[in-house]
Amino acid sequence: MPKKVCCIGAGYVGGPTMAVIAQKNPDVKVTVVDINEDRIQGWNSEELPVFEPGLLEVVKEARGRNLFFTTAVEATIAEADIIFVSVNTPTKEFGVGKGSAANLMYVEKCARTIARVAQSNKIIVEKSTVPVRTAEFLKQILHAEGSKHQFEIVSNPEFLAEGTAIVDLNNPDRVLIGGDQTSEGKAAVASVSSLYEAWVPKDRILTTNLWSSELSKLTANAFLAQRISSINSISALCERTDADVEEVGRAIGMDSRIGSKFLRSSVGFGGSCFQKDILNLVYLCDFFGLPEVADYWRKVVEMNNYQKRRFVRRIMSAMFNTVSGRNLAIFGFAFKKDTNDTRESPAISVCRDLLDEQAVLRIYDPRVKKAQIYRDLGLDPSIEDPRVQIMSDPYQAVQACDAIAVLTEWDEFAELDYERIFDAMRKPAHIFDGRNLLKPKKLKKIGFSLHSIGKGDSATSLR
Ligand SMILES: NC(=O)C1=CN([C@@H]2O[C@H](COP(=O)(O)OP(=O)(O)OC[C@H]3O[C@@H](n4cnc5c(N)ncnc54)[C@H](O)[C@@H]3O)[C@@H](O)[C@H]2O)C=CC1
Ligand SMILES: O=C(O)[C@H]1O[C@H](OP(=O)(O)OP(=O)(O)OC[C@H]2O[C@@H](n3ccc(=O)[nH]c3=O)[C@H](O)[C@@H]2O)[C@H](O)[C@@H](O)[C@@H]1O
Repeated sequence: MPKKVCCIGAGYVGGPTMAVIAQKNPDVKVTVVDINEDRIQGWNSEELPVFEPGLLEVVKEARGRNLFFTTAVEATIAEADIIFVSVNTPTKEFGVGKGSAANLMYVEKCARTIARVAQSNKIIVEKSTVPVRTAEFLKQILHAEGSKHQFEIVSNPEFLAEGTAIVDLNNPDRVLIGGDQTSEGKAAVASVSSLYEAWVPKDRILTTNLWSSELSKLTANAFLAQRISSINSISALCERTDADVEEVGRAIGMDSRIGSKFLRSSVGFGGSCFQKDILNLVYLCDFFGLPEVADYWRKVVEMNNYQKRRFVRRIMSAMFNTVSGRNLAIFGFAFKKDTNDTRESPAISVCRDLLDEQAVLRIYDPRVKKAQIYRDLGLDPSIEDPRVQIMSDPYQAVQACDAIAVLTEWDEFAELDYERIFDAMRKPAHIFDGRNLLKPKKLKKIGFSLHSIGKGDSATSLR
């Protein structure tokens, strides 16, 4: 069993994943390193940089015992047996592959640092989501640095979802570990596997070759996102025909070949990975000379963009194409509930489009900070913008509003006193439920004009 683990990158994946590995392996010293001092300070405090239900308890149990967070990147790498690379791999914003390829500069930097400071053989684990064949690229980089030590590369993609990270880590559907089919490669895979065997049943630890493992991660995200785009495409047809997308989703989901999960129609999927990983897949298909395959997957992202634009168009048309100067309450800014993460949140593009229409936005999210919302909307957080008011209370947000747009499915939005909200709003009082969270019958009875995703405006079924 390896005694020292280092994880480079204390983000949404590195932090929670290593906290659970440390909790379950008290004999292994796990150190998470990052160049971002604020993040490391956060991980060493009571207010973790990542909001995730149950995470603080896990961190508190292991922190200082066998879990450490530090900016001492090189020293930690030097002493580790296994090094997880869990840095960001965003979409490239320049040069070849701009707008679709993954930017591997952070991963490459890690590899060069490892090769430079290593004083013993290392197992390097790709925890970041990377394009298929990245291990080959890493081997070249490591070799080019001329180290006298051996490096074994293992692919161990992460499948946790934000908001449920601890549940997902505690009880994963599978842990995927890919490695070289040599005896050294197999030993490295076994070593990484031993960390998970502390709590994951062996039959859920799947080992494959390196390339299958790398490609499975992109494929899993592409399939998940494809389901959402598929049901969202049907939601548009439901709105024209008075079919109800929730009823359709339930009907098709009961077919065990289709399955019931990931069929919730919404204002669009967000998060740091679905779009970037599909675009990466699209780039790879083009790169490997498969333009038809690239086009097929590109449509999943295009459908998502269409869904976000369509939501704003529906607001505009219900409000007679004029929201200029009118107050709109925005309920939720995070890309999903139970996270403070706003990366690629559909709320960003919806709010930007509404601002283009000169609406005044009164935004409430229980976990996202004002500065983050301002930055996401391209505003300077130090200058108050009267068009974007960040509220600390949903009842305050709706005062004198013409409409509410529900953009994140926070549980608390379903529990609010909508009679009180109705009284505080201007009439006609619209609600655009981008998550199908609210109860149509009840709201319509109060007097709201309710517009749900994938339901004609007269539909009240299911609840
Ligand atoms: N966010 C998620 O739910 C999931 C993300 N992933 C993948 O995991 C990877 C990481 O994602 P997140 O944790 O969300 O990213 P993140 O942006 O939250 O964290 C990455 C961290 O790496 C640090 N970093 C970058 N270069 C560094 C270097 N050279 N030395 C030390 N630290 C460095 C950054 O400062 C940052 O704190 C990505 O490839 C992502 O696609 C995979 C599964 C789930
Ligand atoms: O690679 C990653 O980053 C991760 O991406 C997703 O996890 P995450 O983005 O955190 O959250 P999801 O629960 O997948 O939700 C993504 C988006 O899809 C939306 N969604 C999800 C499900 C659904 O039925 N409908 C729907 O609109 C969510 O609201 C959210 O905006 C995958 O679920 C994880 O397995 C994967 O590890």
